[in-house]
Amino acid sequence: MTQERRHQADVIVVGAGSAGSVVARRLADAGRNVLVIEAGPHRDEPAVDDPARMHELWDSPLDWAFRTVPQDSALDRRLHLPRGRVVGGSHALNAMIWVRGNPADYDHWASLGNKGWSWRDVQPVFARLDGLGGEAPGTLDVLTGYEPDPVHRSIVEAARQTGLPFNPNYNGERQDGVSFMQFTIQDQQRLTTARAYLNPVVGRGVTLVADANARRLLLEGTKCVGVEWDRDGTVERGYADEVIVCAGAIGSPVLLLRSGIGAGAALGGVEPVADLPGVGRDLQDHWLVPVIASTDKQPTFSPGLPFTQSHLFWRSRADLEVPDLQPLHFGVPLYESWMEGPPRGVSLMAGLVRPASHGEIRLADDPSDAPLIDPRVLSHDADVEALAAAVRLCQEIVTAPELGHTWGAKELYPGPLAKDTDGLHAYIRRSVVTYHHQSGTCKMGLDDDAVVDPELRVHGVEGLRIADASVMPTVPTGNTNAPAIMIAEKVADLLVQARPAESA
Ligand SMILES: Cc1cc2nc3c(=O)[nH]c(=O)nc-3n(C[C@H](O)[C@H](O)[C@H](O)COP(=O)(O)OP(=O)(O)OC[C@H]3O[C@@H](n4cnc5c(N)ncnc54)[C@H](O)[C@@H]3O)c2cc1C
Repeated sequence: MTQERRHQADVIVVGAGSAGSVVARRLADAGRNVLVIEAGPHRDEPAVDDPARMHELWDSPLDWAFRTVPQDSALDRRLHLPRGRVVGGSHALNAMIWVRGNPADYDHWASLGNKGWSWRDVQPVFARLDGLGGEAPGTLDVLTGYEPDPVHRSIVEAARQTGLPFNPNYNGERQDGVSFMQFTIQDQQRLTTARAYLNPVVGRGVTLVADANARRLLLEGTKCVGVEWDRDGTVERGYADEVIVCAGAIGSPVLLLRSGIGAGAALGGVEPVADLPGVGRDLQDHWLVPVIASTDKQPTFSPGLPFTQSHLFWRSRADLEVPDLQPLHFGVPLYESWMEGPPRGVSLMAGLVRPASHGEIRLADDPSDAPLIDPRVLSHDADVEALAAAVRLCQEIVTAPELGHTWGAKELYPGPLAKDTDGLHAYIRRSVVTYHHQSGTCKMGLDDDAVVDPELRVHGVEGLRIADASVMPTVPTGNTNAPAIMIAEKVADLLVQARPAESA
């Protein structure tokens, strides 16, 4: 038998991940009474804190561990899409790399009618939150200027030997070139927005309800009045003037669809409330293909740093205006399940960050089952071509003199599998994996597929906004954590401007 408990707040935030933690903090600072609903637990986890233990968290209880539907263009493989299910969200199990994106990304968003989202508009928001290049520190400490481990110094030197320029700051004027990464790490520990923003206000303006899985939004006609969730087998409800959904690029569209907001046909029998065909459509992601070399020396790693410390931005074709490739480099071999090799080595993950292939998320026949996630990876031949250029570039780097002389690097994969173009394309389809940057499933805009307007209000539904990676109209050129956090800062600004602090 279910009992019902009711909660009341000014604002309910669904999801205490990268974005939700920021929204909750900013609203609490403005004097609002905020209720945060998070499906995962709120507890200390040594594997979360330690930047070198990220891979242990995948397929753990802190991972939603989504799987795609079989991917036609990738040998029918079902790809693992890890997502954080814990206070901290995906920031609690990500690689902590801090990338603002390319100014052209945001100017493109603005050109689609999204007033207030050009680079000129968002650059000060980034500066406020990360403090990079400014005089005041940001709310999030971003680690720069650390001593990279020797294997990463060699990878960067090898990249330079292939002709790539060294870029000391890819978050500065230009992204292009090979760089040491900037990280959200503080005192050798992962720094999530939950830690930096949310934890200090829990119990002081914010009520955090953890282990609470939001089942649906509560709607009266087309007005959102609250949220219903499960906790320990009990159904609870919260009511508020406004609900901000920050459940991420998979969780947010799924919650809307389960609440009857979406295209009628996608609702799997759920009573329709608002006909918004874009919910779950336009799923975008970035993609990686491994280039692995064995080494004859064991790389050593400093405590408090991850195994990846360097990456590069480059172009698959000289005529591109913006980089479309972002390989990232690990000082360990990351073998796929069908590969074998020695335990010592390096992986250069050839990365595509401006994909042409887009997919979608739908409800299963039973809407409470895991959603059907179809990114349609490599469905566009242009993505295979671009990844082929990225693999060739990474092969040049692992065979450059520095890695050979200093580490005895010998290419293992793709190695002979990519001796010609057909072989390389087959290798890409066999080994492509996510770069973890799902976005675009509740996109911001004014067209028929847009789900939220430029103030992140859901079209046609009152009292409901979305603020997370799902609203990105196009996936940025680079990792998506910083952009998701910037989006959260922007929505908080909008909400606070609309109703200034009661205490002011
Ligand atoms: C393995 C991995 C590595 C990555 N590496 C990097 C990196 O190094 N740098 C980078 O910039 N980006 C990286 N990313 C991407 C980045 O972490 C995400 O883009 C970012 O965290 C998205 O933030 P978000 O707020 O949209 O979603 P999330 O941070 O995922 O937050 C969503 C929250 O909502 C909760 N939730 C979902 N559904 C419900 C529900 N029904 N009820 C209650 N709560 C719910 C989730 O549990 C979660 O806590 C990585 C991601 C992963 C998974």
